[in-house]
Amino acid sequence: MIRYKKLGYVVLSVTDLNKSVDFYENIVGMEFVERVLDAAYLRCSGDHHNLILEQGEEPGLKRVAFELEKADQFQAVFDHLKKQGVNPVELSAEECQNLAQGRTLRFKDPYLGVTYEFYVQIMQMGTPFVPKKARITRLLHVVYETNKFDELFDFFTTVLNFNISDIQGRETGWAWLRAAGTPFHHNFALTKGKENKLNHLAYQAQRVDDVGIQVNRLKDNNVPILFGPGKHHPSGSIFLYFADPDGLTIEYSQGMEEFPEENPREPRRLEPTMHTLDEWGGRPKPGWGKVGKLIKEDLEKVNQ
Ligand SMILES: CC(C)c1ccc(C(=O)O)c(O)c1O
Ligand SMILES: [Fe+2]
Repeated sequence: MIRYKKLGYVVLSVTDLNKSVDFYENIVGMEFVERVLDAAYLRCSGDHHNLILEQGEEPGLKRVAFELEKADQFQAVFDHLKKQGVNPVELSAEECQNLAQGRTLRFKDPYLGVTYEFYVQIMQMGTPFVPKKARITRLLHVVYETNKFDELFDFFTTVLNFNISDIQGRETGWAWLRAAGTPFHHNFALTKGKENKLNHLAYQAQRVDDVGIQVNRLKDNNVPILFGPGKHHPSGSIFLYFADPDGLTIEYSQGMEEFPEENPREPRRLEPTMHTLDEWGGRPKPGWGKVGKLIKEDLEKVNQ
């Protein structure tokens, strides 16, 4: 069974790379690491990168990457995915080196065609990540809106070994999932919708103060606040959503429930009301979760 260390990084396509680098450094609070051609690498931990921004035609999500729990698990995970029929491709040593990662594989989910990457041994930087004014401590979760909710739910829970933390509703579906071996309430969530798209990405804020500080920083910099501050019932976190320069929705989340490895609580079936999403009674603005194409990468081009 696949076991994970963490949600490691995502690759976003952005329409103005310089503007987005400035935003993710100075508004989100990440550290710029390096720029290679049309891609910029940023981090919010000791890892070489936790975000890659690529210059593109339209804003969206290109890849979601998880670090496996142990390096010696890599081959067994590769074989498992192959057996499950998802056709993993292992990156060449040169490509792994370019990414500052150890062995790395990619595959697409069979329903939306999004690329996932599983890797081991990402380079640890020589200097610690030093958070900026409002402190973020990690990339926390990725959320999709999808009309393939049931299929993706099954794929993640059976083939990829994600645990269910909570489920909301039936017709209006929400599912919050955590990769086996990781403690946080969710590093991946799904909502039923008409379209298939990115809903949002979330970063963990260290303290409640950091959420409050961020409210003022967003106002001072004319960044649209899309929802919050508020309190999510499922994970118990304090949240704040705002728009990046392309309109992609970014969340600050503080105080999320953590599950123990032994005897975790059962998943709950939560009431499908707005109160479940925000205990403080807030409502999202119309731009919330609206921008973010799921961009299909060509895995044939890998290693060429
Ligand atoms: C409203 C959204 C999708 C939502 C709901 C609940 C949580 C949580 O419990 O942490 C989230 O992170 C969300 O983004
Ligand atoms: Fe979230």
